[in-house]
Amino acid sequence: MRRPEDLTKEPRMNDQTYEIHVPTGEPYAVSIGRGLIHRVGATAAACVTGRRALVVSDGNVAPLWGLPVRWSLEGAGFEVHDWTFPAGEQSKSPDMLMALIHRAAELRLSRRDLVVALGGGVTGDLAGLAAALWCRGVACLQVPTSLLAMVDSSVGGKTAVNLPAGKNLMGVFSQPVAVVCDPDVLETLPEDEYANGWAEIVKYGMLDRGVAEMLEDLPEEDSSEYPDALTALIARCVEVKRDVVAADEREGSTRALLNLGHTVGHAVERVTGYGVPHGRAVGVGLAVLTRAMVRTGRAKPEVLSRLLRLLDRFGLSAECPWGPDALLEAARADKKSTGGSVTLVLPCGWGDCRLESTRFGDFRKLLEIGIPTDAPQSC
Ligand SMILES: NC(=O)c1ccc[n+]([C@@H]2O[C@H](COP(=O)([O-])OP(=O)(O)OC[C@H]3O[C@@H](n4cnc5c(N)ncnc54)[C@H](O)[C@@H]3O)[C@@H](O)[C@H]2O)c1
Ligand SMILES: O=C(O)C(=O)C[C@@H](O)[C@H](O)[C@H](O)COP(=O)(O)O
Ligand SMILES: [Zn+2]
Repeated sequence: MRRPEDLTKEPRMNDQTYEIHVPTGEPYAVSIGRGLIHRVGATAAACVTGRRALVVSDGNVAPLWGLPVRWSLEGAGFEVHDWTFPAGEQSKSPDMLMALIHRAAELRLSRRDLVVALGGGVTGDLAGLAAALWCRGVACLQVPTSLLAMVDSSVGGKTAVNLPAGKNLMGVFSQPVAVVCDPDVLETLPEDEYANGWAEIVKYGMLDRGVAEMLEDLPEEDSSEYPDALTALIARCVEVKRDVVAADEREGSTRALLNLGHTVGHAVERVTGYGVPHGRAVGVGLAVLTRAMVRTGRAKPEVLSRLLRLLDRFGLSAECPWGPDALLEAARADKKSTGGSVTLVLPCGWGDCRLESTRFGDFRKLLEIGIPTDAPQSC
């Protein structure tokens, strides 16, 4: 593994850069390419008229990637300030949100200035929400540093913090002004964290067969051995998300497909006090629901075996040691629960997932059927 100091000294540009246009109400571009971390300043300068930037990152990412981003912003004429918070899901809280808002107030950040979210999904969701609230909205540039944030959370404009009542309950839709994604930054991502990103990529594979095929075609080696294929895969996931978000920006209907695996996943996060991280929990959610679909005859056995192969390959567990009652109780807090029903995303096949409003009683039955008992990895 190359050290982050080496990466800061040696900008490595590559021809394989993807520019993906997201045609939301306020459109923006997602740039994906190796070496782009050194271009954050140029992108920022093109997005805002002010020249002050508040870089938000957690205590792991700031010492690794704060400097190259600062230098790039300063090179583009920005006065750079930063704000660092303790890493982890527990920081996606109203208290941390207020602490960040106070930092913006202390700096008197203006509406012409910029918030830069440099980090994983926690940073993106927290900084995105603070930027949307401060002065009724300042620009937010997303610079994702985890695989999960690159393929999913940095794009689409969902921002939120968690409440004791449930996950992501306080938030707004607010699109970033741009997303700059440099896969070389993953060189410092701890091995264990990749699985969270792979889980969301498997989700995109179930929604889009092209993603599934790219995932299966990846070489067996460590992902650092195939940076260009990984960059292409990130770009493909972003295109799939772009298409879903463009069709239904504020989740009136079909955007809920991106919640595949999430009703159970969020419940798993909740019952474990966020001890199981988001991506891994989504992996469990995918397995539980797909198993239930196969066991009720609504999907072919191959749909599950293909999923289990991928989960296993990318270090994700298909086991669910939590019972239906606990998960059902936690799922009642889900935003997609209304009255006695919850809207589920049902994986009928790869590339064939459907939204279905499901009574809690029927959801409980699906959980009973889908949670493995004696033979966790089998149909
Ligand atoms: N807004 C959305 O559309 C959306 C989509 C998916 C997930 N999410 C949210 O994203 C969060 C999960 O994101 P996550 O998995 O990135 O978690 P995270 O932000 O906590 O990052 C995971 C860990 O990796 C570290 N890290 C990140 N990049 C690094 C790097 N390059 N080098 C070294 N360490 C690095 C972080 O410090 C942290 O410890 C959840 O809160 C989830 O709800 C939001
Ligand atoms: O962007 C979306 O829409 C998603 O659903 C992406 C999910 O991966 C993500 O975890 C999202 O935050 C879940 O949204 P929520 O509305 O269920 O909180
Ligand atoms: Zn997710």
